[in-house]
Amino acid sequence: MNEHRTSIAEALGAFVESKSVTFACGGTIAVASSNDDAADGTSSQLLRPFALRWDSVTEDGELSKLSFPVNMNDDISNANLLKLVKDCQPASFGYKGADVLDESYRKAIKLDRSVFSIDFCPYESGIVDTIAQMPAAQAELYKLNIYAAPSGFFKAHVDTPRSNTQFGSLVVSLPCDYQGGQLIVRHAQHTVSFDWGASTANNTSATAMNWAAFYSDCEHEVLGVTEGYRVTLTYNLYCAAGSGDLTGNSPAMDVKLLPLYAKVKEALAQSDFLQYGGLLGVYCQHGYAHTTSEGAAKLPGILKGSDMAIYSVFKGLGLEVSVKSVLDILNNSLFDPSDYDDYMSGEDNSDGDIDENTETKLRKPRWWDGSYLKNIEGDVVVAEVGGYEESVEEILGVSGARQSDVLWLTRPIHGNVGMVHLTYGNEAGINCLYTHAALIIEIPPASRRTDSTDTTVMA
Ligand SMILES: O=C(O)CCC(=O)C(=O)O
Ligand SMILES: [Fe+2]
Repeated sequence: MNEHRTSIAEALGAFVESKSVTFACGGTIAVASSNDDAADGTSSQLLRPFALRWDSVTEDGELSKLSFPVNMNDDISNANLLKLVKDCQPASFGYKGADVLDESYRKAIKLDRSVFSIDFCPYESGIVDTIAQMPAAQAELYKLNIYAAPSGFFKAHVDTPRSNTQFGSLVVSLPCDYQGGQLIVRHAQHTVSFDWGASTANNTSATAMNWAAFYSDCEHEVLGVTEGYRVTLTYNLYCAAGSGDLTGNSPAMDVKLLPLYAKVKEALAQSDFLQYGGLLGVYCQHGYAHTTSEGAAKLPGILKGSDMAIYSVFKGLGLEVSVKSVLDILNNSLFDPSDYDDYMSGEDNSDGDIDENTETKLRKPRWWDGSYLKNIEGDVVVAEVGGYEESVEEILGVSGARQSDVLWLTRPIHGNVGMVHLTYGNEAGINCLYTHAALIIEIPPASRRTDSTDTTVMA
């Protein structure tokens, strides 16, 4: 086997198996301006404008209110923004268990959640549903922060976890024009930059809600704001008990920002990576009811967490991805693993009637010797309990089973199996075939790989 091909696949596999696939994610949701037609909430594309209200310390008893998006050309809007800035206090950070104020480390101002309210809700806008595809998530408002030009920033740090169930942080940047202030998130040797105010082409800071979420163990920093006010809400993300099947339809998520996107793109650009094309396989991390026809019909829509992220990244790069059921031969009592090599080479001498023409073409998967790839989109065969007797080969034959040469990036996750029940052999018993759900990606030959389709499709 070509060594380079193996090393790229191994690196990609290690990346997929690590949490790095989704150590950070983010997106952009455009917000209607207050004189926009869409401001009445009739457009599903735009978020309606919203307002921040706070206890003013500078003007006793006066109602303090700032509407978003902030219109820098409007005198009232500008005056309200400056009033907000005046009412904020210097933002501290945690250091060795104490709250520390040190402008050489963090230059920002803040409002505690007890003194403001805002009619923006990260649930309503779909952000929490998107994050919930990582683990099930609950977002709790923490602070409002302002990083102001010329020098608002926050040096590299890791957020202090506020409970055992906190798994990450969510930062939402409210629509208010600014430049600089990139949020840089790092995990292992990987870095993602959320650059919402930087270049003109990319400048959504004034008109959109930009957000980023990342795991608690990610180091992150806010680079210096060079112009304007970067107003953010921070939320703590907690694990929540089962949020159930998600639609998988997350318009707020930008797959290009997922760290895996760049890794896969890099691999595809190497002409000696699957030079002649082939199939990549990734075992799903989560369990699905993929062996029942109702369950299978919902895939890939209900993929969860990193499975959905991996699916979306490959789809986003214009590749064909499908969810397949992989028969776990080594864990199935119906197969004697010692027969496996013979079986695969077409020299099977057992009683089953194996179609030699098909089977001799079959080859072993690379990293794991027990897979039998079966199409899940067709019916998964569930033999009648107590019904007629069939051999495994007959049953698999009916479903168009085939063993393909798959380059597996990961190994199956122990326990994440679905079952196909069937009757087998001469006994009137019920046996189970264990299967794993896996993502199978068709990689075209290097000569037909275009740069990238640059779409941001989600399932
Ligand atoms: O505003 C941001 O982008 C991140 C702020 C931050 O890191 C924090 O508040 O801990
Ligand atoms: Fe932070």
